[in-house]
Amino acid sequence: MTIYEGNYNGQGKKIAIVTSRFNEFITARLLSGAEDMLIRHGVARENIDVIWVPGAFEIPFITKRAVNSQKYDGVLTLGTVIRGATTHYDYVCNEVSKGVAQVGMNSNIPVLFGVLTTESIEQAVERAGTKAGNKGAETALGLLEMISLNEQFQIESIGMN
Ligand SMILES: Nc1c(NC[C@H](O)[C@H](O)[C@H](O)CO)[nH]c(=O)[nH]c1=O
Ligand SMILES: CC(=O)[C@@H](O)COP(=O)(O)O
Repeated sequence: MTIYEGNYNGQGKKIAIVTSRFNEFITARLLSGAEDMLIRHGVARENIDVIWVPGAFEIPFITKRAVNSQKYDGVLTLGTVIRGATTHYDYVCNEVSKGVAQVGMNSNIPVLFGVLTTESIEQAVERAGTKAGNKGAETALGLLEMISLNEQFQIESIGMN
């Protein structure tokens, strides 16, 4: 039986963080948590690029551009979508989640989804560094694990050529 699993070693890794500015009060804390997690696991500060977009709906487009640049070992997406008085929330959430997943499936590097989709501001605050943790930090750690796992398969595929 062969078990594949990734580690959290960020040394030498180049990361793009695509972050939406809408609800910046929350998203800035997701970004801070993600940056802290990456740096504490060995990613050099100069190897982290932060790319700001207006809102979550714009995340997939720029994430695709970041992937296609071939500059990065992985891409992290961060944002905060909070339900308002209309159904706009549902359309934004559906498209950003579907779009990020689609970019990831069509990519040779990991793309992780760190966009909060909450029913209230309180739920968002809880997930941005208070009693429900920091989803930016958690997703950043997952990205390092996926980069490591992805490299194991890239090495294997080279071996098969
Ligand atoms: N309501 C939220 C939005 N709405 C804006 C859209 O994401 C998009 O920027 C606009 O529709 C133009 O294309 N964005 C968030 O990130 N969070 C929200 O709560
Ligand atoms: C998630 C959204 O787009 C939302 O903030 C918009 O608010 P509203 O539905 O009240 O227009």
